[in-house]
Amino acid sequence: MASKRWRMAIGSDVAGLAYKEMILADLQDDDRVESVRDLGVPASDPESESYGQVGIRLAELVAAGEIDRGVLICGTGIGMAISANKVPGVRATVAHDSFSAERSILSNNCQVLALGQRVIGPELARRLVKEWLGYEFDSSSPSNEKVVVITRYEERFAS
Ligand SMILES: O=C(CO)[C@H](O)COP(=O)(O)O
Repeated sequence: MASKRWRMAIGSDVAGLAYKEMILADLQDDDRVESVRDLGVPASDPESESYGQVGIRLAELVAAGEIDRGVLICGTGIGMAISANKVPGVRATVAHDSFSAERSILSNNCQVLALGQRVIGPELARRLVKEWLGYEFDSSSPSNEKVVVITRYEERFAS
């Protein structure tokens, strides 16, 4: 299990707002979390932004090294994952089962977990985030060279 304390952020669109509030509270209570930023959408104005705006904002914090990991929630998680993956250096995935959540770290070194509030129940969503925080990528593992293939490709387009 990981010993690191994570600097985190969480965000949602209107379709993921209820889970965002619930998981934010979990993260604030989790000893493994050093800090957690709420990137919206706000409950007071839930239609203010769509998933693309929130997902890209969170991913830019990851790319800038300001946070280690992020959780994004929309109806399916798909729009959030697509948005976050547009930011160079960021690896985001939807994972709605334990094994995929584990492998998203141990195989893929994903910094961002996307969940769908319209797809899975609240207790599974909470459990997946808790489990996901317990894994840490091993850069000496055989998976590293596979992730590096993606990083090298991205670097060809870096300005
Ligand atoms: O799930 C979503 C995007 O992947 C979003 O919460 C809803 O999108 P919509 O179906 O286009 O409203």
